[in-house]
Amino acid sequence: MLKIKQWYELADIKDELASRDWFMGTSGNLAIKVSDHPVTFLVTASGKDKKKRTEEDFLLVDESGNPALPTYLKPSAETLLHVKIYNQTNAGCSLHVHTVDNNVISELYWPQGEVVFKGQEIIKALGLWEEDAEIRIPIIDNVADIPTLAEEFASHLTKDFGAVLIRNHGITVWAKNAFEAKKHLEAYEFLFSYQVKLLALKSLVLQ
Ligand SMILES: CSCCC(=O)C(=O)COP(=O)(O)O
Ligand SMILES: [Zn+2]
Repeated sequence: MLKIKQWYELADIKDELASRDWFMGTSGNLAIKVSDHPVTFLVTASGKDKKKRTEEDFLLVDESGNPALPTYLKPSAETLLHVKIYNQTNAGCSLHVHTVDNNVISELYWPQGEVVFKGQEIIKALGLWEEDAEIRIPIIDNVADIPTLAEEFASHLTKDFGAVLIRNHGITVWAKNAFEAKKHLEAYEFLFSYQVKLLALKSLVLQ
């Protein structure tokens, strides 16, 4: 397809997340909105090595997640989650990555159905500047049926930015544009990494 500015924006984010090794085993998918009426967005092609930059990394899909232009590329297997985001919020970009830290946190806090962070300076990167600001990230079950997963995911799309952890799978973050979505993803991963290290060190000290 003819490359548009959103293509380059998403490709740059993909390269940056790849440099952090956040696309292990071809996992992860990324999307960026291209138009509102009708909704169209670029999404990563399924099953690709997302560490490589190629001419076939993304395809344009419609509001149902079907290719909007003739292509042999298959949209991400998790396109339906991005479909829900662009149909239910005003987000402009959505990012999904699997990391060891987000998987560990999702498993540890699964019984509570959410993980809550408070008293961390990095929370300001999520746009919360109050001293006692807290951030709650819901955790949903990793059901194999994507339409069912997408329905559960969609019940947490109450704001134009946010994040949902999928148990032992990964995180999906959405925000108004690519810059904000990447910033939020980095802040969440910082919090997860901090918490994993803190709990591990505490368990050593308390032994
Ligand atoms: C190998 S990871 C399993 C599928 C997945 O969870 C994922 O994020 C990548 O799937 P895609 O179809 O977007 O490549
Ligand atoms: Zn995934």
